[in-house]
Amino acid sequence: MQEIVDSIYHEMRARTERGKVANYIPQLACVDPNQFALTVVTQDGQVFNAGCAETLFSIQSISKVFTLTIALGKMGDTLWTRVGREPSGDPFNSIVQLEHEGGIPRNPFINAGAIAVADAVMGHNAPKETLAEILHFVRFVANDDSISIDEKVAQSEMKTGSRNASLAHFMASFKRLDNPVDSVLGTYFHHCSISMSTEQLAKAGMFLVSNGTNHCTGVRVVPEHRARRINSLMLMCGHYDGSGEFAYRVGLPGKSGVGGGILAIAPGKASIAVWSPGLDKIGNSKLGTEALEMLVQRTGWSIFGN
Ligand SMILES: NC(=O)CC[C@H](N)C(=O)O
Repeated sequence: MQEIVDSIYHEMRARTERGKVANYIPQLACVDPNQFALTVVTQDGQVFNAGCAETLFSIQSISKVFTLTIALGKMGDTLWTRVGREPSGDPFNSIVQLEHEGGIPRNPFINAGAIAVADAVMGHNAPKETLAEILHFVRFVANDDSISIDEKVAQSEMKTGSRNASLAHFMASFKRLDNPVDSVLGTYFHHCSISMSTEQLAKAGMFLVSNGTNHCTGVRVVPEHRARRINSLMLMCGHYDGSGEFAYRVGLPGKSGVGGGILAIAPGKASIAVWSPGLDKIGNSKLGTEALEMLVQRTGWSIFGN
């Protein structure tokens, strides 16, 4: 496995076409696009790293996997009265479907859906308490208490977040949010601003590899059926309007973020985190996707076979 991971790293280092870093969040625009990291944690807990696997980056929308897990833990299937579970086929920050569909976002991974999930996680708590809860959960699943929120990124998102504010106000106009728009947005921007390394992120995904139990720690995080369902949502919706392409090329449940990270789950095999800040047109990591495509070709890990 180390050989495979190293060879992918060397191929990726040589690439000159690396995509474009997200520039609509100024703090992300300053990230050096030449960085690359890949971590594979196999089901038995062995860790294989290549590149800057300890460098922290903004996990952005990958955090939506964790907030979804928390929301399902709190309210179970009632969550699905607030948000759907269908791929949207539209960009991650799109507002078009919201009007036709009465303010109920298509799925928990597009921005509108994640804002609805943040509201659900809040219950009647303040953003501060909610963020403490989210951070506690992420630290628990990654088994790492050093994980934290990058306040500079959060402030940067807040200042330039008019589109997300529009989505939240639009949902509020349909009475779909329980909490004040500003509190929900503050919570959303901050959970997107969690910083992690690929090693921390791959470890955090371990509970989705083994039917809800993290084999690194031996702790059950969610019941079996929930892990299966979260994986299916990641497969169908985790890359927005690029989810079909990702399923075709990689064939694993995966969640991307505009920071250039991707968490991919090979059920029963491994949790994989990759980071390369340059994005494709849809907003998914360009080299991250290529690296995962190579990894499944060399391991046969696609859920659809070789
Ligand atoms: N795709 C993403 O990672 C988007 C998350 C980002 N925080 C936003 O709201 O725009």
